[in-house]
Amino acid sequence: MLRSIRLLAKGPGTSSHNFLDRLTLTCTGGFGGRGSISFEHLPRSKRRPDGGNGGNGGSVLIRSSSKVQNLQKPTTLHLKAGDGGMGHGQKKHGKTGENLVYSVPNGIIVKQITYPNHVYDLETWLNEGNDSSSYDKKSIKTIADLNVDGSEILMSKGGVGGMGNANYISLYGRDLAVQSKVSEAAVPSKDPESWRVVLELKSIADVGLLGMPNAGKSSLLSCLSKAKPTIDSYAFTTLSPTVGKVEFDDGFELKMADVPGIIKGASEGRGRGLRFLRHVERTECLCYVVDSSGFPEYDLEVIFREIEGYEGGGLLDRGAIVVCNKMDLCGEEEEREEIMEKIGRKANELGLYGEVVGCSALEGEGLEGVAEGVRRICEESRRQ
Ligand SMILES: Nc1nc2c(ncn2[C@@H]2O[C@H](COP(=O)(O)OP(=O)(O)OP(=O)(O)O)[C@@H](O)[C@H]2O)c(=O)[nH]1
Repeated sequence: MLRSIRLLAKGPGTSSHNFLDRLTLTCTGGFGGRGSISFEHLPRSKRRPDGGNGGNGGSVLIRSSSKVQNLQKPTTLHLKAGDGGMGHGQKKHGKTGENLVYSVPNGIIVKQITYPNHVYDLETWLNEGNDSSSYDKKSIKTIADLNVDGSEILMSKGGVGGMGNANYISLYGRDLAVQSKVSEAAVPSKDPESWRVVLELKSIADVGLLGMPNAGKSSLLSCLSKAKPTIDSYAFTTLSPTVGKVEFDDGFELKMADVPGIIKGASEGRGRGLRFLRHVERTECLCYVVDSSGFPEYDLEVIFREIEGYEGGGLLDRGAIVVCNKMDLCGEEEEREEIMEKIGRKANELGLYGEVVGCSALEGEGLEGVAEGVRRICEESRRQ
């Protein structure tokens, strides 16, 4: 039995301006410290070099955590780890620079920009609403998918500290070591790495709600939860994806993602485009929500065709369920059944062989059927 739906990450109600699901950053490791050129305070004939090594620079790491709900813009878009300290006489080594760990929510894809001169082109490309995966493949490569809590990637390694002259004794023998007052070896031997990276959030959810604007997707997700996302009678109320947690009495849980409404031509960038569909790419079940009081068969076909065209049909490999919402506006029992049958026929014609369930998110009717339906699909997918 369905217990409740809890909102995990909230998108609706925030404007698309402050919802962040993509971020471009520069990550630079810290510089290594200089090694020390120093000699023991003894008479010339006895003294030996005693300069300590410079410390290595810290590294920049990107780590995913379930405690982080949304991608946060850091105070600076250039993340720089700490520099290593200088070496000193008496064989004192410089301190190692501090690592900088940037925490991100689970589900972040890390892409490295390999051709730095293309960066500005790429940024213009992204700002125009395009997806980085459709950008020149040679210039950007996916290097990590941080989808497990605590997974991390070493993004930019720190530089290596210079060698102190105490090392020269073993390298050159004491006599030569004493003579070398200034040496190149004291200079840090390796520069820190610096990379431009694109972080893209691909939400982690089991079920994705898809539908035309105003079909009632947000209502469906919110009517059983205490959270109150923005729901209104105008199209495109949802500006950014939302993930809610559906909990059942026996402890079973599902994460459900609501993405902004899709319209005909979305794959050509109309409406809010298909950019947000990457948030349902990890799902096991797609839930097509249609407004039964409008033109549900037409709507279903439009959504299906747009999904079919997304990433070469990659979203069609999972279970699906069709939810006929707004049943309260569809007259008596007999008329409702007729509508459901028509939608069922349409779904079959399109090759959507999953269940068709009716509900009214507004009146709270049939929601259990929706939850149980998506649960069956997810359980089946996990058994395979
Ligand atoms: N009568 C009726 N109205 C509903 C039902 N579900 C949602 N609505 C109304 O339909 C309108 C749109 O609902 P939303 O939940 O915002 O729809 P959406 O699909 O999330 O819309 P977008 O954010 O534009 O994608 C709101 O005015 C809701 O109150 C329902 O079952 N019956």
